[in-house]
Amino acid sequence: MYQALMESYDFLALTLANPTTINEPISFTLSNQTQVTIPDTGVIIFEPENDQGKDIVLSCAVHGNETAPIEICNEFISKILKQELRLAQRVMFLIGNPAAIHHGTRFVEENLNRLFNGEHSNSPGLVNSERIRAKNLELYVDQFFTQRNASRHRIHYDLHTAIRGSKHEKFAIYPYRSGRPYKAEQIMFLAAAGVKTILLHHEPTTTFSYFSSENYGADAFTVELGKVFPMGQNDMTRFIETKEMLQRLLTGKDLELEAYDESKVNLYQVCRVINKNYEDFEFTFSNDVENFTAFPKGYILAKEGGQAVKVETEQEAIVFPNAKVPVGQRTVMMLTTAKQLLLC
Ligand SMILES: O=C(O)CCC(=O)N[C@@H](CCC(=O)O)C(=O)O
Ligand SMILES: [Zn+2]
Repeated sequence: MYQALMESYDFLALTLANPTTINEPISFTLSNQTQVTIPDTGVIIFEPENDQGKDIVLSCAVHGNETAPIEICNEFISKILKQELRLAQRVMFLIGNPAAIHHGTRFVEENLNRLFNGEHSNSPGLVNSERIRAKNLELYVDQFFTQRNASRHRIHYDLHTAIRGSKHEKFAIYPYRSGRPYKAEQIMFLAAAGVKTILLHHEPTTTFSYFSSENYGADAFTVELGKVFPMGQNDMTRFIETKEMLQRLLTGKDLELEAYDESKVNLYQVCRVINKNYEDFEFTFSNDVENFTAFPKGYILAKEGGQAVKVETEQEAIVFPNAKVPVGQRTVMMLTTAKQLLLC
């Protein structure tokens, strides 16, 4: 397996050839003294001999059909293995759901990004590949962050693409902070990476980014990099800024961030999440209505169980509308404009 990787430099191919497990963990050192560890399928850790104090997790394919982030991560992994890119920080890449990549679907049995923060174990007796993977991914994140001092700067960018088109092509979800201030430097980093729209979540969730933020104090975000396309059909020129900023982060190059300026970003507050209560839930708007489309108070967004689901405040914008989710899960996130932020 080591030989195959160092001949092809293609970690994604290796992962897809072993979608559920690998025979045994792999560990080796590159000639530039970077330690490489592969403890499980889709998990690769790079530790340079000397680092500048950041522990960075970059995850992709938590949804198997969201391919652009997979291509971006695989390209970074390949460059590190070829020693074309010299790391200045510890980094762990996670290819979240290899089986779902094979299927070309968001998930195989259950949405992996609804199973973190312990949710994988909240239904005793219910076992499936996503529940096992969520538990294991939590373990790898825990080991990666806690192997070193808690005072180090912990970062987790969970990279996704969205099902429908968006008025703001790239955006990030800032997980619920429970009174902790938002980080101005992180918002400006994302803006420099082309992610100029930030959604502030209003409550704890079972997403991967919330897990890292809440349990390890990581600067963690779900980052949406555009619309979903099949593997190989992504226009990679749309990710130049994102890749440049991630590369600077990994290599310790000056980030050259601008001072915080609210006019440079679009800030939205998640005001509520509308869950599905009945099987017959359906939206009143079509599939080509973009994320961030706003609707006025009283507008009927959806119908279910003979009832209308209406916009409650003066104006609310939609993001991630999806009626094809199991009963009990989120069908859409509703947004208002964010008020003055508590920043640090
Ligand atoms: O486009 C869509 O409908 C879904 C895109 C996606 O996978 N979004 C994440 C957001 C996670 C978060 O709220 O932090 C998800 O739904 O898991
Ligand atoms: Zn996703």
